[in-house]
Amino acid sequence: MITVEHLAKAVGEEKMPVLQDVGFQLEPGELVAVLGGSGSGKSTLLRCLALREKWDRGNFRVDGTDIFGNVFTGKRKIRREWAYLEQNAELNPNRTALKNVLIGQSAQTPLWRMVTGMVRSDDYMGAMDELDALGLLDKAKMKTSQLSGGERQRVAIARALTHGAKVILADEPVTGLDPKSAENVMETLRRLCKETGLIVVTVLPIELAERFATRIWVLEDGRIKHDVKGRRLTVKERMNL
Ligand SMILES: Nc1ncnc2c1ncn2[C@@H]1O[C@H](COP(=O)(O)OP(=O)(O)OP(=O)(O)O)[C@@H](O)[C@H]1O
Repeated sequence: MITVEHLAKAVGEEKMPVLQDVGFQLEPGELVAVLGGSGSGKSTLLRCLALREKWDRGNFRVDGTDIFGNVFTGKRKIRREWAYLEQNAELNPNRTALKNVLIGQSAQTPLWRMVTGMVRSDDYMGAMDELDALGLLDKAKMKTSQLSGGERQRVAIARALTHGAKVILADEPVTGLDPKSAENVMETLRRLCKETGLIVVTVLPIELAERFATRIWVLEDGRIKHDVKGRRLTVKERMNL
């Protein structure tokens, strides 16, 4: 269970408020789509949750751990167990899909492994399992530069899962993908949430949000204006989108 209370963030010299009194609880298996007009604070919210931005104010608890109360264990928990996926997955184009999954991101991988590229056999099997689950087994030995955008995004998801991600924060993970690939990525995330209890919070276009999300947040002026579960948005709720 994730609990956020009174999250606030202001930016720039004039301290312009970008997030104001944001609060919510999240349960395992939820797939949350974050919607809102340009500048409403969607990316900032994801970056704050990933601890890539400092919070000005707010409480943050994950599975009973007070993230800011336990300076060391709290932040480490987020860095180890949460993955932040940017729009264009940060993969090494010259390495195979499998190597990208195994080596992981610097926050999750010991330095010696990044330098030597050495892996344990159970890690290898784990990575192959994740690639298989994401329909990428036949692409495991291909360089990621040869994969499509949707396949690369799924490699990034496989990498996050192999490294134990319980929460994936994804900023526009399907932007730029063709409709079939976008559906494919979303179907994969939806299935993982249902089967494994993974939590996903992601910025999505409204059409995909209404098809795949279990919950929709509409942000306006840095606040969650609407928090909708298990149904489409009403005309009023989608008014400023
Ligand atoms: N570091 C920063 N310095 C100055 N302004 C910032 C900074 N970070 C965000 N902002 C401003 O905060 C507001 C919210 O930004 P954010 O990127 O979170 O919005 P968004 O909803 O993701 O927008 P978009 O849909 O256009 O990507 C914007 O007006 C943006 O210009």
